[in-house]
Amino acid sequence: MEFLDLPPMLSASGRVRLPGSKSISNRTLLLAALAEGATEIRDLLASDDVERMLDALRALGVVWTREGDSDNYCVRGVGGPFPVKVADLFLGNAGTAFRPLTAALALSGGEYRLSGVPRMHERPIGDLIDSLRQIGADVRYMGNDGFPPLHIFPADIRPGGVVRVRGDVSSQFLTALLMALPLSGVETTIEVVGELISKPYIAITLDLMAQFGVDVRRENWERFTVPGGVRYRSPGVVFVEGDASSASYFIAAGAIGGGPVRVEGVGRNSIQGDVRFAEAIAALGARIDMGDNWIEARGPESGRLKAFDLDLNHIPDAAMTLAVAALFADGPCRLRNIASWRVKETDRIAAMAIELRKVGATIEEGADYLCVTPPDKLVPAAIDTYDDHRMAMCFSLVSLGGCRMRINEPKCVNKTFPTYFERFAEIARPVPVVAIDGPSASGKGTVAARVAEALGYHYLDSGSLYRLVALAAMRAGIALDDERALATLAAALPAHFEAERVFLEGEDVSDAIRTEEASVGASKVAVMPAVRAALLDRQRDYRRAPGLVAEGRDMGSVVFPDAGTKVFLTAGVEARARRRYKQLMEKGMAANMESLLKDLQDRDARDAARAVAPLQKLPDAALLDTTELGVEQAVGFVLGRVRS
Ligand SMILES: Nc1ncnc2c1ncn2[C@@H]1O[C@H](COP(=O)(O)OP(=O)(O)OP(=O)(O)O)[C@@H](O)[C@H]1O
Ligand SMILES: Nc1ccn([C@H]2C[C@H](O)[C@@H](COP(=O)(O)O)O2)c(=O)n1
Repeated sequence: MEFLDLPPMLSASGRVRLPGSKSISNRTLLLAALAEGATEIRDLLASDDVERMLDALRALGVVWTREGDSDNYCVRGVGGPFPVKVADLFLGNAGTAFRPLTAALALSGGEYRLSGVPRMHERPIGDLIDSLRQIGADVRYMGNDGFPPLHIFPADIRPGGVVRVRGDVSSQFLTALLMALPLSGVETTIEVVGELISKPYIAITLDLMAQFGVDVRRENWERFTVPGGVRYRSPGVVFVEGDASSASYFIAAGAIGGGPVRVEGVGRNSIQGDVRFAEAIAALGARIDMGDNWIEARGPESGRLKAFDLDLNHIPDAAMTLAVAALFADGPCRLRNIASWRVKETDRIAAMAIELRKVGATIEEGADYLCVTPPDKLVPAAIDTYDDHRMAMCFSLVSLGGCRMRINEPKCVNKTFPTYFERFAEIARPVPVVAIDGPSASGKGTVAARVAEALGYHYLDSGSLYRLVALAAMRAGIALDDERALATLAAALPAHFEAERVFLEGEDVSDAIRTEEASVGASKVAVMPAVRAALLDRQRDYRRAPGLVAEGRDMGSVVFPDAGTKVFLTAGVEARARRRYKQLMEKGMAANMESLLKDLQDRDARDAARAVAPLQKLPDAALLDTTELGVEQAVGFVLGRVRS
């Protein structure tokens, strides 16, 4: 499985230029295709769902061109129903392509097959088909009744009068009918059955249809009359706004991570309902500023978001971002009227509940609501994404709570925002790590502890963990070549640190792990991949705000490869033997120069030669040879690197 590890983040600030709106992109493409004349589309979203629409339009005989590698396209409209009368279309999991194309094709007088990925075949479409059948369309189910794939046949369309459509499952059914009916040329009224959900998405549809010359008469959100004798006409140029749902992640990042984070491409002039996410998060205490084409978010004055109880029916997609923002609230939060989540890319209520529990939240889940009680402390977790782009993007925000996150199958963001994680990395600042690696007795521990003190950072002596495993194994009678048993021991090592003391099962073993026997043992267990793997997350958990200084052999290469400062600290082997001898003498421990020298040489060789995480100077690490240097000089060197 592919995954992406996000480090714990300290804060978020910066600017993000948003990708184009998916809803506007796919609606505009279809309207431009059906219109008379050519339409220049600027800033079209580059994503999987839009690709599916573009591919389908080409297969249906619509000519479009792209300006070089840009996001600007030109669509030559066909001025009515599609000219290609037989086609087999694969539409992936793109609801914004599947539903509107179904309606437009049902009125195009051809024979078409429409299919998608398995999840698309679980997403209901029966209400739309029922409405289309009311005007004579011949649409048949190829699998389960009420669901794609579909087979459309030429039919005797009888438009006019009143068509009824359910509005309480997906507003896309109404959008699909609205956009297709002008093809019939006859005035038709659509009556919505049940309470219409996601009204702002219908507002986008009506706005874009008006741009293409068709003004729909709306009576409340219950009746929509599409005029007769009208045809779509290209407005010439259409500018696609930035995606307001995608903006929600960055607005939330500013609110959780301090900010300011500014998104560019949507603002108070937006036609997208999801801009109202800004209002919702402002109600939680986030400080929001807005211009015509931008929104900026900062954390609340109080430092903590407020608990909320909100009806989120009007912003179903951006509401997912609030479910994750709830982790940072000062009490239990309730997200209401979100039943449509259950028929999206995945059952989002169920998926959210499962994944929020993984990070420590207490969840109550209902048919159309979710209650999130934030945990006292976030728990690092591997988040499953259910082939749902929004799950991946939402959970990246948990890292802003100083908690490392693994996002499984992160490429699902390609559906709407292929560069999401790159943009997120530009605004999120990881908890800084200073990684100091080097051979035994080179002075890493001494230097790292002083650097940590000077910076006010946490300190990790990773070698002590291998020493603890060796000591615990020797005490438990586990052979030092029994990799499985050693890894099991390492995974549940009953050890803890207090100031500079180390405890094993409550006993102070600070000196016991420093004996030459424990040192040799540590060097042997450290060769084993399973032992190293068992200690990996434990080491990463030391990365906490405001920062970490970590020392060992593989801090910069394996444990914290993204460390901002990497130093390889070394000294000649004789100098190191002398230092170790002096150190042991000062502690009143027995030592012999010759055997110390031999031990160091052997351990150097073992550490450097092992297959997993060998001791090595990385190209991105600064080399510091301390053979002729004092401790203060070495500390000064590292601090200089951190501050440079
Ligand atoms: N320039 C120097 N830099 C760091 N330590 C020095 C230096 N000169 C002498 N020392 C001394 O060397 C001794 C060994 O240092 P330390 O225990 O920090 O090494 P280490 O690399 O952490 O060893 P190990 O990996 O075995 O734990 C300490 O007593 C330290 O004071
Ligand atoms: N990141 C690390 C840290 C230590 N080791 C090994 C190397 C040593 O033989 C042993 C004890 O380390 P020390 O206390 O001397 O730093 O543990 C390692 O492989 N990787």
